[in-house]
Amino acid sequence: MQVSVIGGGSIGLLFAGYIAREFPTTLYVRRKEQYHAIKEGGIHILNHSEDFKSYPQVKYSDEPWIGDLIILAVKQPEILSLTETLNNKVNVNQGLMFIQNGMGHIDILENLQHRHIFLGVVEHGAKKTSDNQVVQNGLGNTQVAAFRGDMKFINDLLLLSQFPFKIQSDWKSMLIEKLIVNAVINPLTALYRVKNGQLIENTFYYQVMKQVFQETADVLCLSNPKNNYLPNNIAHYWDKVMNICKNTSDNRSSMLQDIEAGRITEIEAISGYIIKEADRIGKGCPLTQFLYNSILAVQFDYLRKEGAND
Ligand SMILES: NC(=O)C1=CN([C@@H]2O[C@H](COP(=O)(O)OP(=O)(O)OC[C@H]3O[C@@H](n4cnc5c(N)ncnc54)[C@H](OP(=O)(O)O)[C@@H]3O)[C@@H](O)[C@H]2O)C=CC1
Ligand SMILES: CC(C)(CO)C(=O)C(=O)O
Repeated sequence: MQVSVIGGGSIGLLFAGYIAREFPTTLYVRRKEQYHAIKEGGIHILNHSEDFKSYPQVKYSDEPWIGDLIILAVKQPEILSLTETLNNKVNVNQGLMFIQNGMGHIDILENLQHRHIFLGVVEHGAKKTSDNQVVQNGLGNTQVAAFRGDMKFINDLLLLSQFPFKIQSDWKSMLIEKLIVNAVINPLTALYRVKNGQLIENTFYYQVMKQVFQETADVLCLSNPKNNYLPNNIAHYWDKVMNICKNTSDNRSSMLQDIEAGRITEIEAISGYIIKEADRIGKGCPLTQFLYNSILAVQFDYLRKEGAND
């Protein structure tokens, strides 16, 4: 299997670095400095038990996207502008995999012509520390489900024992399970500027975390047997939040990394989705609304400063 990864951020470097150890892999980047850093030094991955270099091919993202499977590792706001590029640039028989947090990318999938589209949920914690180095702060799995097409298409990925992919049968349940994790962990860590594990270690953060979880679970009607999510059991989702928080305790969430780097966050695809869902069913969600406005306020300040400096 030949794999291409689009975007050399924290997750793109992690995926390209691991997959290139087993399969021919190409990483597509858009900056000259990053292109040269990877071409000359490969990708350096560090975690608690390993420290290795990996050498995928590197290309500029305006070159043709080759490979059996294209993994889109850009952020959700960029995904929205990629529909046309994907339809023009990627053959309908090449597979696509989207690994974004939240639900913001789902709407564009119906407009794609590709026969094999997969959704991934990344449970690793990763932080890019230079253009060709990434620190893996949490070891997890990548859950993957078919949005359209045949799961057999990505069978080879299941052979990656050091970087596990786990097959799920229902993409919506899978994304909802991750959505609740991100709706709780990401805005809280970004606002308090703490690592994921601190939400559990500090009893006051823990209380807040539990309240945000309860509100989110209520909006998503997670305990309602009439919805199609599996399983309809609140404790299952709380355990999931706790486990990911523990497994990635040393990680700064992707939203905290965005806030610290002055980038647009994925708040719209995460808390924004919960707010829209609450509106749709006529429920309030004041805590999520507070977190949403707070993250937008911080983001607004640095984007305005950046605009003034241009
Ligand atoms: N980090 C984490 O721990 C986790 C992240 N995720 C999800 O993974 C996704 C990626 O997150 P993350 O890796 O942290 O994000 P980053 O911001 O670290 O990386 C995004 C990368 O995309 C690149 N990019 C943007 N547009 C293009 C383009 N047109 N062509 C080529 N490259 C492009 C950026 O390049 P440039 O550097 O040049 O700006 C950047 O390197 C997100 O949707 C997030 O929700 C999920 C779980 C954990
Ligand atoms: C898994 C987790 C919570 C890791 O930090 C994540 O999805 C993120 O940071 O966006």
